[in-house]
Amino acid sequence: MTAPIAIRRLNAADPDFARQLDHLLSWESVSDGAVNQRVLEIIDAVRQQGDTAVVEFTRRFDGVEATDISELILPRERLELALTRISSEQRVALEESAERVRLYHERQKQDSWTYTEPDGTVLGQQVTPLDRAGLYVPGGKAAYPSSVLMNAIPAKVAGVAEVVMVVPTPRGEINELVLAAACVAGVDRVFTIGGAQAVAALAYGTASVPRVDKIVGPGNIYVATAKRHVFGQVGIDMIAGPSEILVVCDGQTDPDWIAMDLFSQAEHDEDAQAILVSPDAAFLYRVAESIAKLLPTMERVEIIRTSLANRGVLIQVKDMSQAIEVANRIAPEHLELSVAEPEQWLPQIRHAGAIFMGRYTAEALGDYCAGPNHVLPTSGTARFSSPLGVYDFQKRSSIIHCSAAGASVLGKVASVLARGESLTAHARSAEYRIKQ
Ligand SMILES: NC(=O)c1ccc[n+]([C@@H]2O[C@H](COP(=O)([O-])OP(=O)(O)OC[C@H]3O[C@@H](n4cnc5c(N)ncnc54)[C@H](O)[C@@H]3O)[C@@H](O)[C@H]2O)c1
Ligand SMILES: N[C@H](CO)Cc1c[nH]c[nH+]1
Ligand SMILES: [Zn+2]
Repeated sequence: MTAPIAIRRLNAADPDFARQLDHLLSWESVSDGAVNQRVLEIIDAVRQQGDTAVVEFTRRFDGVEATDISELILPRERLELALTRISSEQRVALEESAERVRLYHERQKQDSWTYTEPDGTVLGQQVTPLDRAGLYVPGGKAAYPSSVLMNAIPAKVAGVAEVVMVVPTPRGEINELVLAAACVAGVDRVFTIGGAQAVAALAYGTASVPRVDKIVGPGNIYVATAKRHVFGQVGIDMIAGPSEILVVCDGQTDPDWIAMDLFSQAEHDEDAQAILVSPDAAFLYRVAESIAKLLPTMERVEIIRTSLANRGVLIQVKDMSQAIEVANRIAPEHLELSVAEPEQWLPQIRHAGAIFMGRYTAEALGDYCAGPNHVLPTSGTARFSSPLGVYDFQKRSSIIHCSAAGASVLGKVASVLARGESLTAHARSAEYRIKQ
């Protein structure tokens, strides 16, 4: 007999609604002093002792019996072997997902551009891929082959020359589907290491782990804290927190579908957040009943229960406009518009990592195979950031090619501004190019 589930209810008409909602949304990502201290110690040890520290932390935190870093390196041939070890059904699904993700991301590729001014001066931007990217694939509580595809494919589409993946293998248990996904996505090298030690190794390099230019991919609090600390030494994509889903429903979708959509993100993590917003009070009750009915049937029942009890909420609003207002305020990672005409509301959505339109578009389809990336901004950061994409693996250099006539015109402007800043060398350098 499993314990009943208590899921919070809020009403947007309540004068205290904003304060209660803010309290529920707050998630202190990397502010834990003890975690911070431990991560700093791990990073320092990896910088000082390189591979030796990486092996030691992998033994300690992942329970892997390795004595040398060579035991934690998987060559490309091992990835190819994994592809032969999975079922043909799994292989077909991986390949189909990879193809859809690739097609979607091809459209994000930015090209170099230039334009020529009347005096012959050429201005533009040269877009180049990163030389080497590091992919963090989480592996502590669950294995994520889909995250391998979502991280590696945009890097390859951008033209990154070398893609290095790290993934922890608790107790040395290798997940063949993860390695097969790495093979399909074109990952070049895999290290079976995780946590802050893997992030530090990628950021600073060791004798065996190559230093990368950017580290991407989600992870737990140790990974997120480490990424924050190494930022500047390397680029990072974002600090991803626990998964989130916000469903806005007009009350006409099957309540079992909505309950399962909420479970789909709650099952990731005890800290994951699942929220339902509806103007239909009776519907919120029906979903609560579905939750109670379906929860005992779930494999990850305890994780879902904890997530829903601590951070889940059913919110009653006055109408659909208010539902959209609440969604914008939350700026969720995933927003499901489970309503009759989602296009009608789309222009009003200002902040969301990904928007799932209509009753048939379960968020889970986006997690695995629709095409868009599943690495998305969390914890309200969709207010200012975007899904992981090809653009995260490309950078831009400005191009300036002055004609003699152009340099003469610009030289006069630069000279005046440089002398205004008392930077005489700048002024004289520009003035040399002025035609007398
Ligand atoms: N946003 C996304 O796209 C996305 C996708 C998949 C997973 N996720 C999230 O990523 C997270 C994955 O977390 P996870 O724990 O399963 O895997 P993880 O790989 O992020 O973390 C495992 C590592 O944490 C380190 N660690 C664990 N306990 C430690 C301790 N006490 N001290 C020092 N280091 C320690 C270990 O080195 C271990 O290798 C979850 O929160 C999940 O929701 C997000
Ligand atoms: N929903 C996760 C991102 O928040 C991604 C994922 C991977 N596997 C299943 N789901
Ligand atoms: Zn998911």
